Amino acid sequence: MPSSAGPDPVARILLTCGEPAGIGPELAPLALAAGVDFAFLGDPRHLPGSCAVTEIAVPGDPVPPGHLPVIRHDFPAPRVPGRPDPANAQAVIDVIARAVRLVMAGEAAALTTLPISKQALQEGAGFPFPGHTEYLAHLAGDVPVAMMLASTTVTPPCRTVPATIHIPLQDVPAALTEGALEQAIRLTHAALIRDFGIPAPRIAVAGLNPHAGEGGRMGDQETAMIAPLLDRLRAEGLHVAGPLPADTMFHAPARAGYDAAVCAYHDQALIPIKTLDFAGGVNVTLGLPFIRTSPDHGTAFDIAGKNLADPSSTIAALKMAAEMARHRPLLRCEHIPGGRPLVRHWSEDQRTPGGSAPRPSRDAT
Ligand SMILES: NC(=O)C1=CN([C@@H]2O[C@H](COP(=O)(O)OP(=O)(O)OC[C@H]3O[C@@H](n4cnc5c(N)ncnc54)[C@H](O)[C@@H]3O)[C@@H](O)[C@H]2O)C=CC1
Ligand SMILES: NCC(=O)COP(=O)(O)O
Repeated sequence: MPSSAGPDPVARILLTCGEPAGIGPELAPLALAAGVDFAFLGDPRHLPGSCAVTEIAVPGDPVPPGHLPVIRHDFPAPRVPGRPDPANAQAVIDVIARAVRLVMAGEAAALTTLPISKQALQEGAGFPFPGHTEYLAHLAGDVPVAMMLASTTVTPPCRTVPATIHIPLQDVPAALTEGALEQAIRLTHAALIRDFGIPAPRIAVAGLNPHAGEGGRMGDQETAMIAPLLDRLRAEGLHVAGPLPADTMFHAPARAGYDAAVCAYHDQALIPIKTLDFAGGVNVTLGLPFIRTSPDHGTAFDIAGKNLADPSSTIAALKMAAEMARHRPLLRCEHIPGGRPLVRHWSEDQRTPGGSAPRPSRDAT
């Protein structure tokens, strides 16, 4: 919780405002009650009038108990719930970039993003990315990333990673290359170890076609590409099962057999998790040099301004980011172009794998 006692500056999470016309500005004050220490980056004039706000200069600045810490980012237009204003589109994008700079400078422990409208950003500011995932990858130096959706309230957990993300369904077969699938599997494997504390991850890989191709009778991607890839990864020692028929791999007994499912395309991956745990689902970007989580839902324009927004997924995203931050080393200053020495250097080998690492103290300089 933010407190006047002065929280650990590195422990605070940065929450970006997302699309102001969506439910994001309503979710931030509701999430305060969950007790996760976060600061809101956005325009305080977009927040509900009932929200007690203290403006701060950097994420770690102290605020009175019960106040929402806000790093001010002025938007050109007011919030009109349900109606995104093209004049605000560039500011939504700028907030994300500003947050990444702060997190990469070690000023905050992690980034949690409130939803954006891809359409509003593309129409209002020519945003060239399909979503946060690809934009964050770009801001981090064009690093390879994957999108994981992770449940937090169901057992066995449901974690899914689409190997292709925001593309038309008709383009999926061509985009589902061996390289794309292998990258998604490797990023998932690394993240399960690093951020989910699973030392020997078990990954299930879905087929593309009905019945995983039925031996080549309903499509050949499974026999021609997916099965040979999985054989190669198994020979390396990875626990990968598949290619599995997607229709029968998400019920509870099936999920008990793996830690994450790598899927062929967006809806194959997102329908099971959003059906099982819409309120507790968290979107995590794998592969970034910093932690990024997000609620699993979108801008919900249909309920914006109506006091109907459920903060559960945002709270789950903030809690997951905080938990991951406890297990990760802080960013090293030398990785930050122009970064100033805010944090002590902290080498990977000092970290306790899958467990809590002692948090290094801040440099006085
Ligand atoms: N991370 C992000 O920035 C994401 C952005 N989006 C964007 O959001 C926009 C709208 O997407 P939709 O497909 O309509 O999905 P949506 O998740 O915004 O809404 C789907 C349905 O769920 C309801 N809903 C969503 N979140 C809720 C909450 N917290 N409490 C209560 N009800 C909730 C909505 O009212 C709506 O009926 C699109 O532009 C999409 O690109 C979608 C998903 C993630
Ligand atoms: N359907 C999930 C989604 O749209 C999340 O996208 P991103 O903005 O987190 O890349």
